[in-house]
This record gives sequence, C-alpha cells and structure tokens, in this order.
Amino acid sequence: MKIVFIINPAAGNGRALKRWRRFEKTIQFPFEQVVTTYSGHALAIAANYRESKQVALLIGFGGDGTLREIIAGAAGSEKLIVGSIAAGSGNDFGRAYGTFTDAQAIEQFLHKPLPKRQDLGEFTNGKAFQFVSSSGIGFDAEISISVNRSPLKKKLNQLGLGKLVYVVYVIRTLLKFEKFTLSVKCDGNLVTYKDVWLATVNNQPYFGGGMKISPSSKTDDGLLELTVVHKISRLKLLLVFGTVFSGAHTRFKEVTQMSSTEFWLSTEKPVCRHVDGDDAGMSPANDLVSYTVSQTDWQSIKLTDYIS
Ligand SMILES: Nc1ncnc2c1ncn2[C@@H]1O[C@H](COP(=O)(O)OP(=O)(O)OP(=O)(O)O)[C@@H](O)[C@H]1O
Repeated sequence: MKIVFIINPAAGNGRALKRWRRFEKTIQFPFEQVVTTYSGHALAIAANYRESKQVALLIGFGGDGTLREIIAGAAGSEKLIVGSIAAGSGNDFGRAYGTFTDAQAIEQFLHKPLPKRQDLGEFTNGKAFQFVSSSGIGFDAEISISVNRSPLKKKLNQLGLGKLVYVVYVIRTLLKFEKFTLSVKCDGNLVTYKDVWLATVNNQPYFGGGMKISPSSKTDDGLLELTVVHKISRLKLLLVFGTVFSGAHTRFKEVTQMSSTEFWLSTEKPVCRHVDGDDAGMSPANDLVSYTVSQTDWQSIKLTDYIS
C-alpha cells in the first residue's frame, strides 16, 4: 500500500508545517508527501491518486477543511483510503472518524489494513456540494465564518486560548443576528418554523471544535440529522449553547431534531451558510435546497486500537 501525507501548512494557524517536520523524522516506512500550496489543492492531489493502480492511504495532516478536500477528491474510489493526523484548530473530523496518534499507529494499520465505507452528505442548489461532517445555515454558520476570518483567532490560538474566540463571536453574533423563517420538507411533510436561529444538517455529531450538536448522528447509517433551533430568547440561547458540548441541548423544547435520508430547506431571505465549518456563501431566498446522503461514499480507516 502506498502511503501519502497531504500537509496543509496553513492549518492550525500556520503551525502544521512545523509539526510535520518533527513528525516526518519519526516515520520508519516508505512514504510520499505533498504540501498544499493553495486552497483546494488537497482535492486536486487526492483526485490525482485515483489514477494510481496501487491502493493508497491518503493521510491528511491538517484540520477539517483539509480532510473535506481530500475526501471530495477520493470519494467513490475503491483504491483510496483516507486517514488523518489532527493538525488543525477544530479537528471535529478526528473526533468522529479517529486520527492516527503517531507513526507507529500508522504502521500497525499497515499490518492489518481495515477500511470502512462512510457516508458523504450533499446539498444541491443548482450545483451539488459535498460535506463530510455538516452543513448549516444561520447563527452557527455566521459564527464559524466570523471566527475563520477573525485576526483574533490567530492571536488567541498562539496564546493557547483558541476556544475563547468562539465565545467572543457567539456573544457578538447573538446580539446582532436577525432570525429567519424556514420551511422544511421531510418524508412528505412540510413544516414552517418561525424565528429560526439555525438549521444544521449533520452526518456526524460534532461541530465547531467539539460541540456535540447532533449526538445521534452516525457516519455510516445512510441517514442525516437535521437540527432546528427556533423561538428562543437570546438569553436562553446562550444557556442552550453552554449545553452543546455535552449534547444536553436536545432536551430543550426549542431544539427540534429529525433524521432522514433527505431534507428540503427553504428560507424567506438569504441566510449565511457553512460547509464543514467553512464559508459556503448565502443560502438564497425562496429556493428549495435539498440535503441528501450522496450516492458516492468514501473509505476511512476502521476505528481500532491503532487510532485514538
Ligand atoms: N497553502 C495554503 N495556503 C492557504 N490556505 C490553504 C493552503 N492549503 C490549504 N489551505 C486552506 O486552508 C484552510 C484551512 O485548513 P483546515 O481547515 O485544514 O485547518 P484549520 O482551519 O486550522 O482546522 P479546523 O478546520 O479543524 O479548525 C482550508 O480551507 C484549505 O483549503
């Protein structure tokens, strides 16, 4: 099996390359390495390996954005397996799919390589966009996009206070966010929600660096989960947000969750959208956007003792 490390030097606030230089010295098996030079490069690199005759393990050395790109490039291939070494700032991918802890863990995998097929989410709005972990609109999207753009993120991460930047933007967004009306079509039923803060579709439980927003999501069950937070005061939303890390927010009546193979969402005005925590433009007003499990799946490492 060919082993390829795909390193995003921009991940982890620019610290990933330094970490990689230390890590590569510990590797005792043959490998290839490619350092990404632009956003979207990891997708192109992974797609190139589709032509390879040999089975290849593509290991993303980065965060959730890097892994989404690699999976988008590798999806559907029988020969490509995707693994990760968490070197980003949020690393929700690792929480759900596991990450290699060190080079020995990769060697153990090579002795007994067990891949596992995983679902891929997809939303279609004229064009199809795939997501590995989640895609959402509203409050959470506005926060994650503001955090990603924030100069404060880099500064606080350098001080080891990365989580604080979320708190700052949660409060800021809480004060200025304008709620919206959302229509959801699911399993033949159409329901309209007023005063909506957010709607997020998940393939795995975590979002935003460890928030367990969709506790019942499973990565390989052929289903997606929709969470809608609506009709809640600013103060109570703050309280609910505090419970997301444990998944206890699902007990609040203002949090509605459902599971299906397909959801159709429509908003009465344009709303901020994220894909796996990255900016995905605005969800347009009055368009029906479908969220489904993609026909294409991908292969991860099977969770066993060799990964955390
Ligand atoms: N050479 C590069 N220069 C600038 N950006 C890059 C480069 N290579 C990749 N990228 C982009 O960097 C972005 C951030 O990467 P990634 O999400 O992996 O790290 P992170 O934001 O630190 O981690 P997380 O998403 O887990 O919080 C990705 O959207 C990717 O497209």
